[in-house]
Amino acid sequence: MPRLAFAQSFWDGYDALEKPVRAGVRKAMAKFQAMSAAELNADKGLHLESVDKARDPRMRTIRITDFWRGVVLAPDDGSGVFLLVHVLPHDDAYTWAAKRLYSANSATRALEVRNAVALDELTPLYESAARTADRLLFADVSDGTLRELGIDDQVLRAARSLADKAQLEAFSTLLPEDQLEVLQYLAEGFGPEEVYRDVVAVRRPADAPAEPVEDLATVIANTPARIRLITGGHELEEVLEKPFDAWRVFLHPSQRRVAYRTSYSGPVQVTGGPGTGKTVAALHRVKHLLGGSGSGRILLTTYTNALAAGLRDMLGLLLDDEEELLARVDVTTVDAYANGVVRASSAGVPKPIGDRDQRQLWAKVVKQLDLPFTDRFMAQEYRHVVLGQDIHDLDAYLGAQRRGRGTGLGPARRRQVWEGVERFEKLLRDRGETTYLRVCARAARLLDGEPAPYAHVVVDEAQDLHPAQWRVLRAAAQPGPDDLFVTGDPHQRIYDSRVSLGSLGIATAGRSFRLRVNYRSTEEVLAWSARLLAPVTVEALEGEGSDSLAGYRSLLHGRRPRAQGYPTRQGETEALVADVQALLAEGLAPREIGVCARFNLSLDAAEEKLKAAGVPVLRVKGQVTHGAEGVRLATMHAMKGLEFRAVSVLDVGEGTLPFAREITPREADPLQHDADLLRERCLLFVACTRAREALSVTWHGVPSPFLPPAV
Ligand SMILES: Nc1ncnc2c1ncn2[C@@H]1O[C@H](COP(=O)(O)OP(=O)(O)OP(=O)(O)O)[C@@H](O)[C@H]1O
Repeated sequence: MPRLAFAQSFWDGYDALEKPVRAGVRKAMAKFQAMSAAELNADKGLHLESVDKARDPRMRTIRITDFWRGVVLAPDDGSGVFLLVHVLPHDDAYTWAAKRLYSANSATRALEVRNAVALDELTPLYESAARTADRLLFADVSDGTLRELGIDDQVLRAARSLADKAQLEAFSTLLPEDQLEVLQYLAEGFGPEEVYRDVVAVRRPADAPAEPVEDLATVIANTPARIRLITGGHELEEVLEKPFDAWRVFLHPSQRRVAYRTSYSGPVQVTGGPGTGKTVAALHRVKHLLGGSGSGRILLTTYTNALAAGLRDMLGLLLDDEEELLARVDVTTVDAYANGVVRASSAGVPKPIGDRDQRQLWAKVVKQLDLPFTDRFMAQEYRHVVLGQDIHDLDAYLGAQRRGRGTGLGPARRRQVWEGVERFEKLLRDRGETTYLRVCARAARLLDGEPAPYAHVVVDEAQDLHPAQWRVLRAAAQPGPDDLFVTGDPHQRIYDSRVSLGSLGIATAGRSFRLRVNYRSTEEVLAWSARLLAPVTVEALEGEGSDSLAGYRSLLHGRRPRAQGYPTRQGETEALVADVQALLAEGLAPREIGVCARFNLSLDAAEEKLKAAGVPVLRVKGQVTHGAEGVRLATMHAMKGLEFRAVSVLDVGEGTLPFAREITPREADPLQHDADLLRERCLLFVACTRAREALSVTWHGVPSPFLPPAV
């Protein structure tokens, strides 16, 4: 019997097909599982036929319904695997199929597809323009190097005609996938060795023979990033019945490499810009660890409750809700986990209070002791120095290095601070209260020296964790192979945390990986959002050196983001309503639209106006209600973990971003001042990068200084 495989290009459109068409796909595919190749060729209902003037002689189409046809790549080498690549309306299917050519990449050995006809037509036009160009995009890379990276004749000729990155983008939908990625890396300035390591080696099978093998079955097996091979009888039903989530099946090779490496000798760090699939990689790592020989428990953790709830849902999907596996994983926030540890050890546990209550308490301390510091200064000193370094007594504080703090403190001043710290802690005790970071510090002490409860700890959104939280995680994981797997993006640091992972016993040197392909947003959304961070340098996740978004890109394209100011809030809100109505008229569902602002207050006016216009709305506070209809309204902080086809960011004016009250005055502490500004800037970056296709940024009055100059 022939075997069956599905290409990602098929899945991309499958969920959008109407029910009878999907039923037609299932019926046709079942025949591929039940009949021999000869029977398939003879079957009247299937109508398997070749395509006139096809570039690829293996192209066939099949009947799905009267109007729809499937495009199938049929083996001509006896390898017996049929690959369904598309389902399209009748005429489109023939046109699409006639132009496409499938081939095996000589370096990665994976199956790729190109629009061979369009390449042949376009290349000569670019070649004639290239003759007068000052510089060509790949002038510094020899033909030999390009060939070693898998570039073949037709692509080489096209590549040699390109003058800049914009032209490469224009070719992007025509070029074979792996070869395109090689060219994009080179165009970003990566050297051939790096490109070989990050694009070729991650795809090339370890046991690839020196000479490429061309049979379709082998090449398909070499392409797990884009092709799903059906192995069992029931698998077909299963994959076609359920809604398809590409992230569960088609990992980018760089995601697969980090998630499915058999074992790491110690902690692993995975970084990457927004939407590069870090969360997806973390979830697959959990799946991999569950599939190993050990039976140890796993802690999957993140920063907020809403994010943890999202992780729990996704893990259920990835593990097909298999109770036995899910029972081995605890999914929770670090704070909730730490609270549980403390509760388990003693009956009377103080109640953690939030930031605002802490600030009020600090104000009281400053007043009671008549300290020469502000409540903000005291709160920050306590957070970054005392709790950051886990300091318990005056002597330790007197000798502490106050890294990241911008004001020097002599011994006399330190004594005053310490007096304040003791008073703050006494007030907390008297009130039966504590703070989450203190709970974490206590949990870490309780765990220390005990056998670690988890074999593996997987951490998402790591950029926002405080050292006290890291100490809990370090103590919760049994030190050794595969103890910690950490994903995060320092460009999205929106809570005031600074860490040096190495100093906390989490050394990731030699086990650091980077993801660069964005799966969420269009290149237009990314490029616009990345400009928000262009003026600043961001400290690396592990706390050593800086990080950058070099090579960060998207394969998707769409409209350019819109940035627009209005004279009044009313004008801005009216424009938002018109925008949302236009998006709904385009066919977006209300829940596919997100509206966000720095403050809830700014969202109130929007909510009122949208409701008045008859648009359903839903305020997001903490967890998201699945299925409920309504345009989502959320603060920028609550946007983390969400994504929408269209995002409107409101009220990005001078007075709101940065929010003056959250910024330490420069004269009080220049370093903290810069850190506060960076955090607010990153918050805007996070909000904008939740948009998949459409982004609109608006303000009334004077625009925020964070907006790029051309706006
Ligand atoms: N291999 C993949 N195939 C298809 N979709 C993917 C893949 N990896 C990730 N995605 C999708 O891309 C989007 C972003 O993924 P994810 O949330 O894992 O990224 P992230 O790097 O954690 O993002 P952020 O840092 O912005 O929170 C999600 O919609 C996810 O389903």
